[in-house]
Amino acid sequence: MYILANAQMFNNQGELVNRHIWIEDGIISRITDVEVELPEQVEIVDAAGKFVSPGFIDMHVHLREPGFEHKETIATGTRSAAKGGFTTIACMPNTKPVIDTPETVQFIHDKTKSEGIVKVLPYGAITKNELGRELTDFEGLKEAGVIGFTDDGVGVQSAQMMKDAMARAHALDMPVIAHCEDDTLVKGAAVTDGAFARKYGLKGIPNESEAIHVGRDILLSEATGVHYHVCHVSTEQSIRLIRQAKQIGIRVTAEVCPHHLILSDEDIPGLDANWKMNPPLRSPRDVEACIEAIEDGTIDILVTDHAPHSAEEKARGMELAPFGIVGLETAFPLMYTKFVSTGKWSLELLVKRMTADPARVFRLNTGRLEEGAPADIAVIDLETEREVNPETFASKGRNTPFTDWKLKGWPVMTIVDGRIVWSEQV
Ligand SMILES: NC(=O)N[C@@H](CC(=O)O)C(=O)O
Ligand SMILES: [Zn+2]
Ligand SMILES: [Zn+2]
Repeated sequence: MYILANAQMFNNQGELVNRHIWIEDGIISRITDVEVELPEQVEIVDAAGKFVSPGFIDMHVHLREPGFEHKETIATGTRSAAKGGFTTIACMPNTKPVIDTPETVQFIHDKTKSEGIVKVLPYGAITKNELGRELTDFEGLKEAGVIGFTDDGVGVQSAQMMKDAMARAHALDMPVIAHCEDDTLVKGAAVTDGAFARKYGLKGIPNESEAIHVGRDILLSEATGVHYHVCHVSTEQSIRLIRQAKQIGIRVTAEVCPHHLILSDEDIPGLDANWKMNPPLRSPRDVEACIEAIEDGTIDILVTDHAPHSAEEKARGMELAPFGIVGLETAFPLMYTKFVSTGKWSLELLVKRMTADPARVFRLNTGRLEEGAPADIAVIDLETEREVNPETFASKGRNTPFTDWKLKGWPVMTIVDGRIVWSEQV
């Protein structure tokens, strides 16, 4: 048992208050006023001057294990998460083998137990090997402990396949999580159809390639009743469809990444693959629509889509390099610096979209600082400004467009089930 003392935290009324947080057997056992004198025997971890948040939750992470250990492992990916203040992450099944059998789910659980330092929730694939041909064993995967079904990395091209998947997921009371991309509209493009593509004479991925799937899947969700969650939303058209679907009571939720809220294709400095991800950076208009959507709750949660690749792979150039950027270690500082310290958002809104909202959407028993809740906690220094230096990342991935950005809001300590799994000093 110990006390995280003098924590600046939000109470249930949304006010920033100073409290002592008592942690016992992995649980927040008491939250007391700082006026109350501390007992002498008990260990004190002083959080004075720091903001204390529920540990962040990232529902979209690529841990790359099994099969792509040169990009990331459960050991390095969970350390990267802890360094970013994340205490729970959900991992995508586009590994080798794909997470499409109970055995591979068990492998993730075992590895997390032996080498991981934060909570890892695996998704199972919708189709075998993510090939879009045959559904996986949803019952078996659920039994093994997946939290939902997704073929992230590729879109499910067949509407019938998606409808069957949704019907089966619904029968099991499980969500379907979709990477929305129509392959007949994107073939071979690396960037969005827009200013950057025109300047460099590149083919472009049009907004419709995402929004067509969003529209289709909303209709299929309405028909089947399933909880449908849209991955990494990037276009104003998708947002329009999601907003309308929510208004008429269809069970749709959605996520957005920091890079789609902060960067547009006009910011891409040149043919540098650290600016290449899927979906691609869109127009400033799309960025504005994404910002508005997460402000008004049309988009429910913030995720990183942490997608590490090796330097060698990223050096192949804009057209040949794989899609994806890392995100776990910069997400909160980026969002805090760009949206909260500028006065555009309240700190409460940002924290909610990274904690209570993902917990609500995916029914997780975490994401809140309350007596009786698991002690999953992030301690944050909101004052110190530091530059992003990929060489210091715990992730194996260095692929970020945010190198040298000056940011505030760096995590200094991360606690999972009461255990201090990472702190700046160690
Ligand atoms: N987002 C990406 O650019 N890449 C992801 C795949 C995905 O999330 O669709 C990856 O696995 O590398
Ligand atoms: Zn995806
Ligand atoms: Zn992804």
